[in-house]
Amino acid sequence: MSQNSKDLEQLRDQLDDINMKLLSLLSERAVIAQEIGIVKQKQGIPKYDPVREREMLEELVQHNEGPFEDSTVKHLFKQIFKASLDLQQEDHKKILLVSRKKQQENTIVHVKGVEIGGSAQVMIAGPCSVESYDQLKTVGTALKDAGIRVMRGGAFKPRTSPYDFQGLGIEGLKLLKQVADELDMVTVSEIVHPGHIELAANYIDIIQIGARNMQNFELLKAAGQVGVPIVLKRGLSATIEELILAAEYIVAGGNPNVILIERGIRTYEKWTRNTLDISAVPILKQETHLPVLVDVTHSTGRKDILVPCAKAALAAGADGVMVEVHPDPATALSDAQQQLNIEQFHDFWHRVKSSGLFKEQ
Ligand SMILES: O=C(O)C(=O)C[C@]1(C(=O)O)C=C[C@@H](O)C=C1
Repeated sequence: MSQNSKDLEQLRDQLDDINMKLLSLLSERAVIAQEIGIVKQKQGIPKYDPVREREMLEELVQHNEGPFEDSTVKHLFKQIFKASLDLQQEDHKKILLVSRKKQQENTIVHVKGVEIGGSAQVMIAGPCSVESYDQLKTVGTALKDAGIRVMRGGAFKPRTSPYDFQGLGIEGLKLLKQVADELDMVTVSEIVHPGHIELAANYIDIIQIGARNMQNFELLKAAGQVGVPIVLKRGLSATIEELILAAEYIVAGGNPNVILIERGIRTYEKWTRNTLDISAVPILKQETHLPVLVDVTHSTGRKDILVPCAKAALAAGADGVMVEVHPDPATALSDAQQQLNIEQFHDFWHRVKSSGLFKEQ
């Protein structure tokens, strides 16, 4: 072995030693940063502290004797601060009740013999709005005959325009209960006011918190205190993290039965009403233990692509699909354009089932 390569080896050995020392010091530092993170969490202080970071950088630069440039020292330590911050936030994420890290196994919501989030998938169908007993009974009977037990129907309708049909309110919930009792079905309906949550639990089996109310924190807190499952729709412009944190409000409030729904987000695309974010499905399944559904009607706003979108949702791991069905969509008081009539629904349901992607109860 030449003298040169011997030197190289020795020098590399020295670096290996230093690497180990640096690693040990970095790990020691990381543990302290984690402890700081816990203290900050308890005191409600933001994790990121740019002032503290600047002070540390100034001190380091003052003591820098080279050969690294000040800018290089700053850059290296900024990376360390960033990694520490990530660790603090990661620790916080770990303690989310809805997180997969907190609970490995899937949450399965049981309602009147229907399982949501279990080994089978669920189809939820029904009109956008509850309009009359006859309308509900007609749809309910068709769904029941098709083997579907979960029916949706809006009674409180948060509409963009104050002049649009606002729903039948409590009267609509009563109609849902009447038809559900007659047909032995499970009902889903949206509630928009925290004061209505408890009352709604007397009439419907699953309370929906709609996209426009996903971050209505008082509503989420009220939903946490009721013994009825909640389906929580992703907000129009909500990130996946915001949806997860909204669900956390409900679970932290004491209600573990939360179902998430991807219903499309607002983008620049105009050929669909919203953009179906199919990637949200596997991400939500990975990050949380909650059931995840896809509302194909609201995400697309068009009837001609419901089958491929439902298939995509199921293939991506969704626990079910939600779709709007009305006996006579042309006369519907809301969403007339996008609801399927019963014949179209049968065709949709047949094509989804025969794709082999839908695992039945
Ligand atoms: O000193 C703190 O407050 C910390 O949270 C520790 C620490 C660091 O790693 O030094 C991490 C993140 C903050 O932005 C500032 C500093």
